[in-house]
Amino acid sequence: MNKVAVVTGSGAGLGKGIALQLAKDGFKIVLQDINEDALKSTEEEFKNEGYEVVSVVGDVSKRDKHTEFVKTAVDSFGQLDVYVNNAGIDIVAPFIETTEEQMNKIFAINVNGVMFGTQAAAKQFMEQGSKGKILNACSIAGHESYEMLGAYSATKHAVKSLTHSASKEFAKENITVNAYCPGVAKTEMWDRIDAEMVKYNDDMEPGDAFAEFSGAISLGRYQEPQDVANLVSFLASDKADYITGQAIVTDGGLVYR
Ligand SMILES: NC(=O)c1ccc[n+]([C@@H]2O[C@H](COP(=O)([O-])OP(=O)(O)OC[C@H]3O[C@@H](n4cnc5c(N)ncnc54)[C@H](O)[C@@H]3O)[C@@H](O)[C@H]2O)c1
Ligand SMILES: CC(=O)[C@H](C)O
Repeated sequence: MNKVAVVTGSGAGLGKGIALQLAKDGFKIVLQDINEDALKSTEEEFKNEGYEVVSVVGDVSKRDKHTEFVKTAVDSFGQLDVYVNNAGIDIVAPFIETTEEQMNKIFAINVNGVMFGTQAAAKQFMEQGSKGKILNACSIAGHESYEMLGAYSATKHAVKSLTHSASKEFAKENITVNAYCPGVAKTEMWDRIDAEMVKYNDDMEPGDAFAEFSGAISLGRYQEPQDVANLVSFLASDKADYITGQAIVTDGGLVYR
């Protein structure tokens, strides 16, 4: 296979797992992250495994950066086939205390980042005259809205909406746009969410918030990055050619939609 994928926020966490699975599937990979140290060490790991990979540092909330990420793919590997808007951040705060700064920051990264990544990828697919796949990180919080995660949940609902609109506009170009909606995965994001939720609740010990959320999963275990990567791998493949505009939940049975 000679296909090329960009995965944003792939220095660590779910993005790294997704990039690794796509590399195993045969994609040439552009790793992307704001954290240069994590990015470089992940790039090295991939190269040691023999995967064809390059990396590019940047902030997904900046529109021009996505043009650069796409250009990196084209300059390095000749084309773009799949663009995964994975990077995202969390904010844990009571609704009444959530600040203007927090709202602007989380919307800039989680929502504007997806908008700009989708625009840059779609432009490239149209220039190539090829089909293309755009995959956006949504969440169970894009289907259900959580206490203490009001701002975050709103961003993930917005990602679902952007996925729907983009899929309708780009269908005639043979560009599909879908979202993957993870449940509760033990990445650094959940380490932070747990620590913050515990801070706001005197009755909670570290680990309690994560235990409470993951304890409700029907399949009886929390999510691994590989569980998310398996869904993204399918959505990035030709087998998903007839699927567009969907926000598909992978959560072990937690939010039933
Ligand atoms: N962990 C979960 O349980 C969970 C559940 C549902 C959805 N998600 C979503 O999946 C995605 C990945 O989550 P994760 O758990 O791996 O998070 P994480 O915080 O563990 O990792 C996110 C990665 O994105 C990078 N990043 C952050 N801001 C960035 C920016 N502005 N530009 C570029 N890179 C940036 C970070 O440096 C980090 O490497 C996010 O969009 C998140 O909202 C996660
Ligand atoms: C972090 C996330 O999206 C869910 C709530 O686990």
